[in-house]
Amino acid sequence: MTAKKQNLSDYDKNTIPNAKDFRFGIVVSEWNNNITDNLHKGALDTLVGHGVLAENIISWHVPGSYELIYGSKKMQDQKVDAVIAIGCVIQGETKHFDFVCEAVSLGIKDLNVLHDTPVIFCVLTDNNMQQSIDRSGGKHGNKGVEAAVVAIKMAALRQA
Ligand SMILES: Nc1c(NC[C@H](O)[C@H](O)[C@H](O)CO)[nH]c(=O)[nH]c1=O
Ligand SMILES: CC(=O)[C@@H](O)COP(=O)(O)O
Repeated sequence: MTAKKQNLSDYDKNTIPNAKDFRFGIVVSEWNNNITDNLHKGALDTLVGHGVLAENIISWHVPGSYELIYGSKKMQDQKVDAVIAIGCVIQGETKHFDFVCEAVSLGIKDLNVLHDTPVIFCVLTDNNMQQSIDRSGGKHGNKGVEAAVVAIKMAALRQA
């Protein structure tokens, strides 16, 4: 029997630090914006729900997930406590999917190594649009919610 899939929007709200004094940057890819807009909303609603002031959330859009790397690097100049990188990469006919996904995951990993601001990997890497729908507010929850929770926790850890 396969393990029950963890819903991306499920978490213990009692384990989340108060985030009212934190500033967050969110960089959102415009590719598959029917998906990334929902991820963005999930992240925004979760941050505000945990006390983050709307004026302390900076959102930028970039053309595609590959540009999340540069956008997240530049966002760090805004003196934020954490950055959330939001994208949706869907397999096409060619190997381009593989190169984009690897580049973005390694690029964001590099930002976490080279700089002192956590960058949260909120990038769907799916086989088809239905999988992305299911993970951006569908039956498997919203990865933007998960990413916002991670961002709050990592911002708190950064201050420890
Ligand atoms: N096919 C997808 C892309 N491709 C575009 C790249 O991210 C990048 O913008 C381009 O290669 C220019 O540098 N991006 C996504 O976010 N999602 C896709 O499915
Ligand atoms: C991830 C991509 O860049 C991909 O969706 C582009 O589609 P294709 O591989 O058919 O060119």
